[in-house]
Formats: sequence, structure tokens, C-alpha cells
Amino acid sequence: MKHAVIVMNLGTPAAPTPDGVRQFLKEFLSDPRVVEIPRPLWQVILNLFILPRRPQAIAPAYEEIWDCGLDGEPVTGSPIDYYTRRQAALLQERLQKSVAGGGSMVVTHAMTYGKPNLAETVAELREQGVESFTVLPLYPQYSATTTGAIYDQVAKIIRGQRNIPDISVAHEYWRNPAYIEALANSVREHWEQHGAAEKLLMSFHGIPKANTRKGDPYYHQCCGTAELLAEALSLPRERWEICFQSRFGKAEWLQPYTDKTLIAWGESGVSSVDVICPAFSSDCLETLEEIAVENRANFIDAGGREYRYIPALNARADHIDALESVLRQRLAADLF
Ligand SMILES: C=CC1=C(C)c2cc3[nH]c(cc4nc(cc5[nH]c(cc1n2)c(C)c5CCC(=O)O)C(CCC(=O)O)=C4C)c(C)c3C=C
Ligand SMILES: [Fe+2]
Ligand SMILES: [Fe+2]
Repeated sequence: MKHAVIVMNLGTPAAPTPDGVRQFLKEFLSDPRVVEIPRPLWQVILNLFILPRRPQAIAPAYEEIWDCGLDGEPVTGSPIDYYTRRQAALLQERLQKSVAGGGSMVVTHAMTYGKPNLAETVAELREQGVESFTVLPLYPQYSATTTGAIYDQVAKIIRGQRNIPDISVAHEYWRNPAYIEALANSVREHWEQHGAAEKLLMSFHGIPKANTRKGDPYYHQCCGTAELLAEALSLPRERWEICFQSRFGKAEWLQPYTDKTLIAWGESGVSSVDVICPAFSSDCLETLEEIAVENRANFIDAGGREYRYIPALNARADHIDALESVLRQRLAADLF
């Protein structure tokens, strides 16, 4: 039997231009999993206020991260696209080697928004004779806004089909020891190279606070991840903090906010900070611009002296070990 693993991440514009960004944001921000404002009202806000302005404003930031060389890797195009492809290719090598009948194991990638999309990827693989699928969202922590959106897409694909494929979605993996170990290794290596800063800031992508009240477990999983990472590093509580970045719109999002925390630290005499973003499997606009550039300025302008961003796990071998471990556990269930 032919089995396919599809690793998935959020997606990115096709080009770092206002048009490319507009097309991407239109698809992404139209998903009711991402923005829960009632449709007619949201469509007006999106089409009248966001899509005419935001693409112009953020295209230059995309331009900055496009084709950037990172960690000696020749990143071409958008970093999230580059690393998601790399992760799939590296997992393909691992799984081909050791899963019984590995020749019939395909590992590929898809994006929730933009290209390549999940529906087309599944359709192509079925044409090639693939009968069963494991979808691995590259989100260590579950949120309805990310992993939930992928479940919706799977549901849409199978709706109306008679012979639906055997398909499962990995829900979350923040508790997997290999994932925590990869994060801890990346911090230890960073400390060996640069010395440890006074504080380690663990910055997660935010979501609206109301989502947590309505039952989204993301906040609790982020707190759990932060505690496991601190424990793996034997870091006392006063040396680290958790915070949430990338707030969008006027509603209250998860707190403490990353920018406000860094400004308060700079002002109160914290002199050095290391920042890690454990919810991002790949570097992307939200880490390379918002964290490595914008929030550095927030901290330094407020009086801080040293600010160092610890890269995402990207193509690190221990990251691929972690994803392989998550997949092997799932595959044991999915392949019987
Ligand atoms: C509007 C609501 C948004 C929610 C909810 C949200 C949740 C969420 N997002 C990620 C991961 C990524 N987000 C990225 C970019 C991005 N996110 C939003 C909005 C929401 N995200 C926007 C509008 C954008 C685009 C940039 C901008 O306009 O500011 C990215 C980077 C993509 C890239 O091209 O590099 C990632 C990755 C998570 C994990 C998450 C909830 C847990
Ligand atoms: Fe986002
Ligand atoms: Fe952002």
C-alpha cells in the first residue's frame, strides 16, 4: 500500500509584492477559523480597510526576508516555503530508510493558504495510487486558528467522496520530548556561542484572548511548552518569561504582549535578552522581521543593551529527529 505524509505550514505570498501579499492575505484572512468576526461585517472590514492598505505596508518587510541566506542555508524565496520543503525532503530520507516497505512512503508538503494547497496535493497523490495519508501540521501547539483550519480542509476534501482515503491529522506535539530537546539544544548552542543573556524570552504567536475563553487550548499548551523548555534548561523562574506576539486588530489578544514586555524590560534595566519563538517550526516574517528587527529596536530604544534572536528549528537535524519521532508514533497507528 502506498502511504503519504503531508507536512503542512501556514503558507506565504507567491511574491514579496503588494499584489502577491494581497492575494495571500485575502485567502488567509477570509478563513472563518482565523477571524471569527461575523462574515458580512468582516468582509466589509477586510475589503475596505485591510486589503487596500496592509499589502503595501508589509510587502517591503517580505522583500527583506526573501532570498535571505540563513544559518549558511541558501534560502530562496520565502523562508517558510524554503524550510517546509527542506523539512519534507529530510523526512523523506529518514522514513524511506527505515519504515518497512519504505519505497512506498512519500513525504511531501502543502500549505494551508497559497500554494501548494492540500486539496490539489491529495488529488495528485491519489492519482499516483496513494491510498492512505498522514497530515502533520508543523504547529507544535494546537489552535483552532491553525491546526483546526487544516482539519476543516481535510473535511472539505472528503465531503462528497464515496471512496474516501484513509487520512489522519496529527493534533499537536508540544509534549514530545524530542521537540523539547531540540528547542533546548538550540538554546544551549546559542549560549555556548554568545553567552547566556540575563533573560530568556519565549515568544509565541498570539491569538485573540476570547478564543481561549471559548475553549481553544493553545494558551495552555504554550504555557506547558515554556515550562518544559525551562525545565530542560534548568532555568530558574526569574530568568525566563512567556509572551505573545503578532497581535492583529483591535481586540485583546493573549498577554503579556512581546513588544510591551521588551519595552518594560529595557526601561527597568534588564540589559540583555535572548528570544526564542517555540511555536514557529520555520523562520518566517513573524520571526525574522517582527522579532529579529522590530522588537530588537523596541528593547534597545527602551534602554536594553544586548538582544539576540535564537533561530527557529528550521532544518536542524534534531528538529527532523523530533518530527520523525512524532511521525513514527502516528504511522504505527495509521499503518495498522
Ligand atoms: C488575524 C488573525 C491571525 C491569527 C489568529 C493568527 C494565528 C497564527 N498565525 C501563526 C503563524 C503565522 N502567522 C504568520 C503571518 C500572519 N499572521 C496573521 C494573522 C493571524 N495569525 C497575519 C495577518 C500574517 C501575515 C503577516 C502580517 O500581515 O502581519 C506567519 C508568517 C507567514 C510568512 O509568510 O512568513 C506564520 C508562520 C500561528 C502559529 C498562529 C496561531 C497559533
Ligand atoms: Fe499568524
Ligand atoms: Fe506580524
